[in-house]
Amino acid sequence: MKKIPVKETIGSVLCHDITQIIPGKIKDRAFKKGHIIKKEDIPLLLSLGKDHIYVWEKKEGVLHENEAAERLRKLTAGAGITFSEVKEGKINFIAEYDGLLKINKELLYKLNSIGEMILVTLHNNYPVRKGKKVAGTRVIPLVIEEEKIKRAEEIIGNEKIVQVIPYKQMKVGIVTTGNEIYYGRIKDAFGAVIRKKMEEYDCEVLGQTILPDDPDKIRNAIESWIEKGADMVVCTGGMSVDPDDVTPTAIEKTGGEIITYGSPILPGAMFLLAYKKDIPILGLPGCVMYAKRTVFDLILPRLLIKERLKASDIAKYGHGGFCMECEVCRFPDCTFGKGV
Ligand SMILES: Nc1nc2c(c(=O)[nH]1)N[C@H]1C(S)=C(S)[C@@H](COP(=O)(O)OP(=O)(O)OC[C@H]3O[C@@H](n4cnc5c(N)ncnc54)[C@H](O)[C@@H]3O)O[C@H]1N2
Ligand code: MOO
Repeated sequence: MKKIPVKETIGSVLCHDITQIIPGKIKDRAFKKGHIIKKEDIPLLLSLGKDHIYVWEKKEGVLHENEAAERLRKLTAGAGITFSEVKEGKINFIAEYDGLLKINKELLYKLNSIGEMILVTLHNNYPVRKGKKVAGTRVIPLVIEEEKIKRAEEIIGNEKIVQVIPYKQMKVGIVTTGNEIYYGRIKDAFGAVIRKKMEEYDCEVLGQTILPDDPDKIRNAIESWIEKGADMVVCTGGMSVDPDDVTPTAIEKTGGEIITYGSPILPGAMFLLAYKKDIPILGLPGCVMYAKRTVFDLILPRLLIKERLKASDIAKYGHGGFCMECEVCRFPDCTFGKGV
């Protein structure tokens, strides 16, 4: 690459794109990398403030920004990602389908510590829709030593940093508990909320059992949904500390492995997660019925990609697990649950 006065560039090959910006009107590429400069281009180049131009001299061991960006794309993007065209050393990563965004945060940090190249992402565990821009990579200088890209390739190896995992369309059984609902003192309001949230993910609700606060009946109902083919059982009510709150006891009685009772998420403190073999059994606290977004919205997409959650996965939610309760909810485009 060498710098020459614009008037002497006729016939030379541009080594980078040149952008024209007219505030409020245009931000676009006026000249493309690789363009051979013609006499009639000179006035526009001068009007864009280019008195001198870098023209391309290909050198061994040095990569143009676009070539380097392509290498980074191949290195870091995993399943479920499509791409924008490479432009000015930059490529956007776009979700190919609805799914859960997974970011390898450790490798992301290592890559960005090398210098002269960046990969920037949305948060790990972001539920994304098809077409959502999820990340961007860019090479900072116009040309970069190939050695730096090779270093990135060594560090990352065959791991990927950004991927979108598709949801499994699960069958769900609901067990709603509470004497007040069972005996018709009040009308059930929980079932409709769960159905709506399951619909967001194209899951099928097999049915809903409404029961009094009786641990044996609740346990039987959970087991019965599993026998009928449920991939997940969702229990509502009786999750707190009153004498009539027996749902956690009932879930324990199924012999399932209790991962957590309690979560550092507000709303959602009284949440319970257990697994019977690989079938998640959830105990949802009352807040899921009335709050716009809760623990359920954070955990459900992870269960729908068949992630086996551990107590430590839940414990990490403390950082960022505090809902701002905005008047107009924009979840998932907010900070709720993004600290993990
Ligand atoms: N001493 C403490 N009390 C409570 C705590 C606590 O930590 N210490 N946590 C609070 C939190 S946080 C929540 S959330 C609730 C959890 O409530 P439960 O899941 O046990 O819900 P219930 O007690 O069964 O009911 C609460 C409320 O909601 C009505 N309800 C329940 N299910 C339905 C339904 N299917 N349809 C309509 N309405 C329903 C119920 O009648 C009650 O009014 O605990 C706090 N307490
Ligand atoms: O579990 Mo409560 O739901 O924190 O609101």
